[in-house]
Amino acid sequence: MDAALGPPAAMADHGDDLTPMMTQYVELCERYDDALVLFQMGDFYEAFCEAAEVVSRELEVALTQREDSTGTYPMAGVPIRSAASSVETLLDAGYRVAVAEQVEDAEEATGVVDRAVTRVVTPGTVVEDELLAPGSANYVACLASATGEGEGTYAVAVVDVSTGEFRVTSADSREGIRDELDRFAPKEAVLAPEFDGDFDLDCMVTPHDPDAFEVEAARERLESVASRPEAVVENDAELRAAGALLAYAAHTQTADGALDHVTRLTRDDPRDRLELDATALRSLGVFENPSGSDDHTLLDVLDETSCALGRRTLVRWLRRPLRDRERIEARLDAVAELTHASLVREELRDLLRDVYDIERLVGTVSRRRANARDLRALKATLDVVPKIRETLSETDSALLADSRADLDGLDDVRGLIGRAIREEPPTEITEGGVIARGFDDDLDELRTNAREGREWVEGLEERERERTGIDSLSVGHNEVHGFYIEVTNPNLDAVPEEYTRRQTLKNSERFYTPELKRREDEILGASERADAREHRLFREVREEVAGETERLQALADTLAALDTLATLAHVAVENRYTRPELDHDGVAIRDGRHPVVERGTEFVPNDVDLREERFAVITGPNMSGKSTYMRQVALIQLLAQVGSFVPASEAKLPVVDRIFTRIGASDDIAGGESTFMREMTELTAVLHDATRDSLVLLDEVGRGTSTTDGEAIARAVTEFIHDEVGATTLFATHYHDLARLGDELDGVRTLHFAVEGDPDAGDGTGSDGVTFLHTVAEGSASASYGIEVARLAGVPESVVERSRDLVARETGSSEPATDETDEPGEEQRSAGDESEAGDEAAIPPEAVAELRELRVAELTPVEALVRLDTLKRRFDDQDN
Ligand SMILES: Nc1ncnc2c1ncn2[C@@H]1O[C@H](COP(=O)(O)OP(=O)(O)OP(=O)(O)O)[C@@H](O)[C@H]1O
Repeated sequence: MDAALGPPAAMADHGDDLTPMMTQYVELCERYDDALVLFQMGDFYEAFCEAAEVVSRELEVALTQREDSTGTYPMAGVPIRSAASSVETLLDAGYRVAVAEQVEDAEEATGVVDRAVTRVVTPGTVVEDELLAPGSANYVACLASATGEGEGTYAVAVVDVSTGEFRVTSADSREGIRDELDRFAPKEAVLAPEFDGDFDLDCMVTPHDPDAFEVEAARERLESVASRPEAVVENDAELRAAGALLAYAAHTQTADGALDHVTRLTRDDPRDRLELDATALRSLGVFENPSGSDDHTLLDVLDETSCALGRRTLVRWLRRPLRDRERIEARLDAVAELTHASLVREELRDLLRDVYDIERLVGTVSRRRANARDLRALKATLDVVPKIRETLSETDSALLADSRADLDGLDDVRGLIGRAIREEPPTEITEGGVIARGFDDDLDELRTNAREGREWVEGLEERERERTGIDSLSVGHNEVHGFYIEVTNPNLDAVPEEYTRRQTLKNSERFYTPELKRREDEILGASERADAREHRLFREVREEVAGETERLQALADTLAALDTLATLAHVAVENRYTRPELDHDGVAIRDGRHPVVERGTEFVPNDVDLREERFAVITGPNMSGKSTYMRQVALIQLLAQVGSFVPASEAKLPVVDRIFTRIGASDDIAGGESTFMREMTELTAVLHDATRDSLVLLDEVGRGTSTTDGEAIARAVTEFIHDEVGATTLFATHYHDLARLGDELDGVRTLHFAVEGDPDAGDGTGSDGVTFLHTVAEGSASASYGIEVARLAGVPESVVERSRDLVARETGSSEPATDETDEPGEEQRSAGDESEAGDEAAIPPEAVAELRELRVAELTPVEALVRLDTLKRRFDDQDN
């Protein structure tokens, strides 16, 4: 265990001899032994011993010492006002942080001030706005399995403590639940004891009290969100995961009412949605592109949301596209209506820009951390609601009409905040200036008294000058002595009797009068009481708002859905998307485009028709557009099931149950057994789980092994999917033999990517005739395009010719490298025509030897390219 966590040995050794304050520290370290304890001392958070070393190192603050009767301890601290960024740094460094605050007024305390941990900040339970990304959910997840008869069932629950979103779902295998978990991309995960930490996760893994996973304890815990937890969850695994997670959330949020906004547990039924595992999400570039960044992604293209609520919902919809056609059509109807009603759409989007993140605001209110500005922000959002309702008044589609009917503007709450809170209040809620005039008579009276008192004092100087005849008499105020009347020394004779001396200065004396004193006390008392009363009134208002949490959450849901629908409509109009038809048995897309690649390129649209033949083998040279084509089919299908329009001029689609992708291995040229093993494991999952209703994308399956094996595997996979599974499948391959399957199997068609021009026209000057058209066409591509690509990449002409020669020898034939199909009877090119091979003398002898030994048939295309590249380097080196 990290020595910075738990009670420091150096202190614990002193047992009862420790000072009371250090005893408190050690006890808190003991209780929160998985977190680094930050211990409030006045205006600082301090850490001691090993924890101090961590704080000093990570936060770059001085390591000092604290000395007491028992010894000298290393100490390091950070000012409370910069705590948020310090906590963030510690979280980034992999620590959880327990914030121990003084929970008693230092002046009122007898003995040592009482301290308690008010928050345990962990990556998955952060609630501070500064530490949260605005439009993204921040989940902590919990994994558990079923006990007893449900064995073999696994569940994952997630909660976003900042918004109160709380979900649970299950799967019937470890892999399945792993996929679920990856889909949520949690920042932190709590594992049930039975996993014994053996899930290899990307996020922080937190051990948690095994008792919380007991079925009974979990059920009791869930009663705060569901009166009969069993009615919401499907099995014990879900009960344990959700219950233990709520217990963990409570462990981190110790303030009263801190979880009041976690009001409901939503169960996601896996059968309700289109399944997309993490591999599919990644290879399709939904949330992150292959290089791991979040630009050039589908989300990036779609995210034209107006508010954070909408963005989070858009992400949720993309993560969980629907399978229920009625629900999809309902979304599509709404999007369609908004694409036509451009005024309504733009007005709606405009209004939604004024909507604050009320989901998080509700969380802040229920943690009793909301200040007056937060409440005003809430009111600003509520002010927009009637306008949104008005904007939607003419809409017909069911979702929009229902949203309009559901929109509860919480007029009571809005009225209350409007009456109670000033328009531009300060952030501090204890120092007055928060409650509006007219809201509370007592407060107004106190304020009037204070004001009158101040006015009386303001007029005092004038009155006293007149009364005493001392023109230089002045009235002032200072922190120490309060109000005073100042008279310069030459005028002291004229000072009236009732003046009492308060202070003597070099050239003057300061006095007060009984009336001035009385007024002063009155002003002070009234202001203090007014501030205190304001604070109390504010808390009452906040309490009242907190009581409306569920209505506010319902409003947030409706606004979020409206924003997402308006966004999808906006994106559809901007990018010329069309409404997909989802009542078909197979996929037929006209002029389909890749929503991300089409940005910033002259994109060539392509058709796809997989109705008669549901399996397409796609050939074509590298870089011709095979992967893009396959991905665009999957993305169009995904978008359709999200309820979005799609980039095509027409899309007739089925509703699919799952999208499988095995793409992208081309970036991984490491080869070797482990890659091949992984490829085969993934393939097993596809063959095992795919159904007739699935969409399967396979890219160069089998390439991790020798050509013979690879080709055999690819063929067997094709036959299996074709004969047994019947899934709609796109299979990109370099194995030309596979293309022949199109003739052998009824349900397989062969497509290829065309290349324009005659590669033989290349004269080595760089003006080769080959251009990628990115157009898909019937039939298979010529096998020698790989070599043409090598030529385009700059491999010397002589090597290119030699490669062509070798291919011809290996295959026993030589094909012209044109984009014609492999029709029999094509003119054969004479093999080994050395006269075109250029200056053979320029080839280093060892390269010739290497070429002669090359067993082309046993190389994968990428390996062949790598070998060509090595050869090219030899030439370059020789030339230099
Ligand atoms: N329809 C298209 N219109 C315009 N550009 C396209 C199109 N399809 C693909 N491209 C561009 O061509 C490049 C290569 O595409 P892609 O990666 O799909 O080829 P590939 O045949 O799968 O190649 P490899 O076999 O090497 O994986 C991409 O960078 C893309 O920008």
